Amino acid sequence: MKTVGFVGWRGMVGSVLLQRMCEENDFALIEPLFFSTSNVGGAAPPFAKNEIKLKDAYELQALKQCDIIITCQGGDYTAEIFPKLRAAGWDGYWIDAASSLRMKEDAVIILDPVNADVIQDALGRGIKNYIGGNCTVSLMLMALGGLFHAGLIEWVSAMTYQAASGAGAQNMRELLQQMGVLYGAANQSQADPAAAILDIDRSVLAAMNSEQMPVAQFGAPLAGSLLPWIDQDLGQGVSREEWKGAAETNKILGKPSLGMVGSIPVDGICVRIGAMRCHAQAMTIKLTQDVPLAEIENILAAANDWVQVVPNERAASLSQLTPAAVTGKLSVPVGRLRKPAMGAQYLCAFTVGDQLLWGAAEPLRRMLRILLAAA
Ligand SMILES: NC(=O)C1=CN([C@@H]2O[C@H](COP(=O)(O)OP(=O)(O)OC[C@H]3O[C@@H](n4cnc5c(N)ncnc54)[C@H](OP(=O)(O)O)[C@@H]3O)[C@@H](O)[C@H]2O)C=CC1
Ligand SMILES: N[C@@H](CC(=O)OP(=O)(O)O)C(=O)O
Repeated sequence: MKTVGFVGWRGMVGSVLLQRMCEENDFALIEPLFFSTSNVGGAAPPFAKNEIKLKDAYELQALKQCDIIITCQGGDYTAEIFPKLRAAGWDGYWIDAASSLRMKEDAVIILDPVNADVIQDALGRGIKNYIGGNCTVSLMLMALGGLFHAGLIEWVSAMTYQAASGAGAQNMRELLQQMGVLYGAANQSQADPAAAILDIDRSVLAAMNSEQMPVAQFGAPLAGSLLPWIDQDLGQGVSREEWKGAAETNKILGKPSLGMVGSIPVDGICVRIGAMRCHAQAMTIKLTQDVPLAEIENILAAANDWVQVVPNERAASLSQLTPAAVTGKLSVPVGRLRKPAMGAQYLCAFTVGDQLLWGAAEPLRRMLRILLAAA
């Protein structure tokens, strides 16, 4: 039985990973070792078998016992430990949720319903580093995989609506606190049905821009507002989240880097909105040819077991294509499909997905299964 080390299992992504592994009975197939950066010697979670104490996530000797390491601890941890572990001669498989290693030549971005061929090819070449993709990119590819594989996409403009969870657990808490402050400001007048809505709005706006509003995590009010910048400023007006669109999509699909022949441009504006854990994207796609809408729907629906084509109707869109409907589910609905005014070679689409499932944890546990099946 393979020894599998878990680092970062207590965090938000790690907790979803363990929950999914439990649901799929993955622990029956492995000998787990649980690591910690803060509570060495403490009790491991109930899935532990022979080793029931937490090991030191910074101790190379302990990590070297593992055939496979899965980390959701974050990029700083990866940057510190991964090179040391490899330099110390560890030859195991490294599965990681953080972005640090994604674009390295000896790493593959994993999303097996979309790029099983790329993963199998890498395994055959002896590649040992398998990294989960950016949540927005992974969810876009889960939704549009069929069109990419059919060679029907010339370019994609993806305008995103990203949930607070993508920024971390503390940000989810802060969003709720911000909502509470706004509700508090509106509450007194709300109780009075005769209160003028503009007075209520004025109170809410004053609270939003006051010192009462907690903004330590986001740096600005998100509740009742939005944030049109995610991640670092790469210069030339591009955010790092936007840069990942093309960089990661092409790598996941096994295509050349953006700008080279055969690559696919993916670009747009990435925006944080006040959803909890579902990212959504409104996409305009230039097709390589005019394909009838019914055929496009069939191609999308047949691509994998999780994509769900939602009829482009008001009732279906409002009941099936929202964070409220999709949170906690593995399904990735795609809808609002229509040919826009730009012409028959273009396509509009809207997709929603739980960014902690396919956007983070699920590709990692499925990679573990792929490694176990190959062993
Ligand atoms: N958030 C997201 O949506 C996505 C995140 N990722 C990547 O995954 C990595 C981890 O992200 P995320 O799970 O959000 O990080 P978290 O901050 O939730 O967890 C990271 C680590 O922080 C430590 N920690 C400290 N205090 C607490 C606490 N109160 N509760 C739980 N853990 C605590 C834990 O380490 P210890 O047990 O050792 O103390 C934990 O493993 C990052 O690299 C991120 O880029 C990738 C895709 C999406
Ligand atoms: N940056 C994403 C979360 C994510 O997946 O990030 P990364 O690409 O660093 O794993 C967000 O904020 O919504």
